[in-house]
Amino acid sequence: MSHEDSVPVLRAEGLTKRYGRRVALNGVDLTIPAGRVVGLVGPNGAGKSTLLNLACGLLEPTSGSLRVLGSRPAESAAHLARVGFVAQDTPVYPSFSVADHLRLGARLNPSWDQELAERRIAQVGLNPGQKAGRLSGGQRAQLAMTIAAAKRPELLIFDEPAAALDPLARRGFLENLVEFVAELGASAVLSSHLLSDIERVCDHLIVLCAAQVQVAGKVQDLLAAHHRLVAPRGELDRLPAGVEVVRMENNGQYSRALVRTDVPPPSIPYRVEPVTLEELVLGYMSRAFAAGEGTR
Ligand SMILES: Nc1ncnc2c1ncn2[C@@H]1O[C@H](COP(=O)(O)OP(=O)(O)OP(=O)(O)O)[C@@H](O)[C@H]1O
Repeated sequence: MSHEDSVPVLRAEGLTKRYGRRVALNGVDLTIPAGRVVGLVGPNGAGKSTLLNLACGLLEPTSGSLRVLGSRPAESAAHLARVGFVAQDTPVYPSFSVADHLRLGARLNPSWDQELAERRIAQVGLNPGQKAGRLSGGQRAQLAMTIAAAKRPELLIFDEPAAALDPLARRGFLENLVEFVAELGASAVLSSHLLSDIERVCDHLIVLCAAQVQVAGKVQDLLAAHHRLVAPRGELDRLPAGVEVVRMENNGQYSRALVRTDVPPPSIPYRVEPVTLEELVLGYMSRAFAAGEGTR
């Protein structure tokens, strides 16, 4: 069975989460197929942590449904063991040593892989005797990732895993992450503000903004379906059916549009250029902000 036919790692239908009067997620419909490394991007306050915390069972939805690996999140101890989570601040026990963390992991997780944990601790140069409270932010992130992965989960969830790391450490961390996911045969979802990181390691993208998913899909398919059109000002005001304008900018004598066409746009008599992932993400974010302004 291919990953495409397997149970989705996450399926949300009409998923809504409110904190009092604040709506963090508003009727989100989303399916994440198995076998992907998924980048979850969006501005501050978009609802990313809320979505990831719901997926781990740390929060309950206000309404709608959410299935993770086919079950309700954290439905049972067995289900918890299938999901590894690294929270935003990569929490560790400061007075426990690195080795204590591994011992604790082994006690708490039936499928714990001590060989993998020790190999990785050595690989990233962590001293097993070091107290976790004395580790740098980057070392803490590596320890938290090791613990999550040594559970041998089917799904790894990371909330801004590399935020505290310098660019070199971040690169190493993300490379490790991808190797790990491949070694475990797992799926991964990671949120990040750093599009270059997402671009480097993710093959699936979700743009969350204004409490809703703006666009989601395989990175390769999204890049193939989006184009930049450039034409004399006003010429892009009426485009053929099937061409969806995500964002339009009028600049002097020219108009530029970020468009989505699920078929190639051969009949468009304008300059058609490929787009970068950054342009695509910013295009959808700007559209969501403009829509929010319009309803205010
Ligand atoms: N415990 C809480 N109580 C009240 N409001 C909350 C709580 N947690 C989050 N929110 C609000 O819900 C919205 C979504 O927050 P969330 O932390 O999910 O966003 P995010 O995309 O992860 O943001 P960031 O990129 O800044 O981490 C925000 O408006 C936030 O203020």
